[in-house]
Amino acid sequence: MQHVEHIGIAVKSLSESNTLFSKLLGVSPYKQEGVESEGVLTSFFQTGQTKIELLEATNPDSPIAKFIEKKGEGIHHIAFEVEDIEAEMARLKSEGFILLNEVPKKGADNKLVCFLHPKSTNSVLVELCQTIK
Ligand SMILES: CC[C@@H](C(=O)O)C(=O)SCCNC(=O)CCNC(=O)[C@H](O)C(C)(C)COP(=O)(O)OP(=O)(O)OC[C@H]1O[C@@H](n2cnc3c(N)ncnc32)[C@H](O)[C@@H]1OP(=O)(O)O
Ligand SMILES: [Co+2]
Repeated sequence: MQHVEHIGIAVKSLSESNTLFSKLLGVSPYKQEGVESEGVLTSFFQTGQTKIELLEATNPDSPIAKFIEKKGEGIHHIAFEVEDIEAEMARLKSEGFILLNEVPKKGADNKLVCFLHPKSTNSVLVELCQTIK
């Protein structure tokens, strides 16, 4: 695994949180993107090598809607950049981690992604992401 690529934060209102995080970080989001398959609308802030990904649910079945209902707004996942996502998925599976998708899927911001179940990672939802070249 390489660096922390982004930290995902579940928010109720993307527009309100965009304003808050723009003040906090001193930069504006560089992009906003919907990912229909995940039921989310995202915005991204660059902070050094790492990004902050704000996530608003776009439907009640979205993982973000369920998370906010149970735990409220806050840190939802940590994403690590990987060079070869399929090799990393195979390595982690062989180490006993539970993959939430067996095939890499298209994420936001030009990435292929895979999630690990929080019950296998000390209750932290982990995302692997590989830049699509
Ligand atoms: C924009 C695309 C992409 C990117 O490119 O960056 C994204 O980041 S998309 C982000 C949203 N997508 C996902 O989160 C996909 C992966 N998540 C899932 O598959 C599910 O959310 C889940 C983790 C399997 C949980 O789903 P489910 O079992 O249906 O929900 P429950 O509410 O019943 O939770 C079960 C259990 O898991 C705990 N949980 C849920 N979410 C998290 C979390 N983010 N961090 C830590 N723990 C989490 C939840 O509290 C339950 O625990 P117990 O109560 O102890 O059973
Ligand atoms: Co993410």
